Amino acid sequence: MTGLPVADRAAVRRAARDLLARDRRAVATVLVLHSAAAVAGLAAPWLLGRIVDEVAAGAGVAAVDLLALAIGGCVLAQGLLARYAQYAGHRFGERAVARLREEFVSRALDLSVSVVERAGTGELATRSSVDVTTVGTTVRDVVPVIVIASAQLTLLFGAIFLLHPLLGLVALTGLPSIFAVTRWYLRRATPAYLAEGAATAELTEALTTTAEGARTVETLRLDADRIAYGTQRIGRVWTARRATLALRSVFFPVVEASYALPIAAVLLIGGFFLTRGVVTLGEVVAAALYLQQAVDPLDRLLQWVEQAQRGFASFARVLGVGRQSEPDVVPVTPATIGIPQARGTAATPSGQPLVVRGARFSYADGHDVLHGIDLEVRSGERLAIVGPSGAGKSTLARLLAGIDAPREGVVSLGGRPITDLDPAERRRRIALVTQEHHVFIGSLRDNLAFAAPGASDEQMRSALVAVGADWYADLPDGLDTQLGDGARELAAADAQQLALARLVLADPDTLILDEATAALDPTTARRTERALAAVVAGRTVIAIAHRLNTAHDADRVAVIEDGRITELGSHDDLVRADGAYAALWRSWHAGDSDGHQGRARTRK
Ligand SMILES: Nc1ncnc2c1ncn2[C@@H]1O[C@H](COP(=O)(O)OP(=O)(O)OP(=O)(O)O)[C@@H](O)[C@H]1O
Repeated sequence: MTGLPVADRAAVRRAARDLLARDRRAVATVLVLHSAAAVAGLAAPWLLGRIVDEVAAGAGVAAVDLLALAIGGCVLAQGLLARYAQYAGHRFGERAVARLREEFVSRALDLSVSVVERAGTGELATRSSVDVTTVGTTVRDVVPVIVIASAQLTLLFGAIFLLHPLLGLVALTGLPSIFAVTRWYLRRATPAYLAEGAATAELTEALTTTAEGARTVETLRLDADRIAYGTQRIGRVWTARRATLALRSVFFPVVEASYALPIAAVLLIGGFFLTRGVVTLGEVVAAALYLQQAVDPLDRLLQWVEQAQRGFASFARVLGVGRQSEPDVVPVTPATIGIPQARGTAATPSGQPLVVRGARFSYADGHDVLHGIDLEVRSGERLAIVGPSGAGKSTLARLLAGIDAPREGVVSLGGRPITDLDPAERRRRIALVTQEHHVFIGSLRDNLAFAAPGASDEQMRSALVAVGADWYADLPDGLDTQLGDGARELAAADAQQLALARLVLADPDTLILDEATAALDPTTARRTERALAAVVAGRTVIAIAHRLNTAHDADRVAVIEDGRITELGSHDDLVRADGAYAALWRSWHAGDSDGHQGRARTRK
């Protein structure tokens, strides 16, 4: 299984910039409001410093009252500005998250089936749930906190420099140790906390299984074993927790000391400058208060920086979806293997043959399951593919539909390799119908509209009639009937017919039916096949047939055995040739006349 790709750091940075650029006004508003709030916050310590200086200079109560009133005004302004800044920040965050989710869904829907299969649905599910949520939390909650805290810190330290550059330099003494210890901690924290989580999960699992299997433990006298097992797990948790505790016991004391250090330094060195008349008492007091104020944003910044790192990693995984949406295209051109090349890049006109030349294919395990298939399906032809189970029929169907690309050789439509066709165009031209169908939660109309968004109710009804979906007549609300979990659930056969009706609406040139009617009981299947036969007139149809009547009605039959086409011709020719197909036919026919339809695919 190959996981989905992950975007590199440059791509994540670009996407983050793009996210901000698309809502420039909102971002500017948030920044301006937060900066204004931070500036209002700066005024209070400065005014307090002024009070100290005024009192030292012998100023009266009136002057102090005025300054105190100004402090009150600033605190009020800061509160109001911060409130609106947060409101604007969250609105921006919600919009950005909504946009991210929409884009993620559209990229995920564009993924080709083979990419999702290779990656595993769990991988996509994790990215669409855990990762998208982590990015959402980061954008909505963490980024604003980091932006605000950074702005506040810049302004606070800037203000100390403005008070006096020497005080500014002294104020910076705590930063190097904070920076160094944070780097040290972050590098070790993620793996350590992951290990702690895993060890705790193992311990929980050990304890619950022992409790659940208490009777078995007692009967088999496994007490000592289980106790030893549990003790070993407790030992692992203990070791893991000691490791995280060791990290915290370095990180927090260093950070706490780094907060106190510059305040002490400003008071000490500021006091020295004061005695030399370089700074005033008010300036020293204001600088110390600014540093005290800086503790809160610094704390928030450190607290969220780890979450921001996690958000960055999740963003890379979210952006990775869709970076490799198509099957690997094999570097073989039709010209190199003698297929006439279509001119230009215009859509391939219908009526063109679907040609397979020298196709070899292997799944992830590396051994070939198709060994050089050559096949030309003429436009409008009905070709049946039969063969024993595991012979490679479904694999060939996937190649013909362009879901997978051959490892060697080429599959082309009208002279163009189908993996070169635009995916949407390819899906419109060639449809693969398998036994797996999904009924989406929604109305019957919604379920049909996926295939043809512009289809009228009348067209939808005729599509249902065409595939023999008699159950439609019993639906209480017709096309508005709600389907899916919790509403009306369709039986497997009905869901199959719904899928066929979608196909009628999608109107592709070429239909590849991979045991499409297999889930239907024989009577329904025959009825559906008849209905389908009427619908498919004029189209190229490739049917993987396990009921040999499909092969009997086809123009030609291809027999696949062990990844090779061993017979190809009309039903009559192949029966006359008395080979593998003739044997299958005789055996199936005998089964059919007994009233038990044989399944050609199961006979080797
Ligand atoms: N996803 C997969 N990964 C690895 N091997 C696979 C995969 N799908 C099919 N195969 C193998 O490829 C070979 C051809 O399988 P395929 O499903 O194409 O045969 P089939 O003729 O359609 O069989 P059936 O009639 O039972 O569906 C088999 O050996 C099968 O085990």
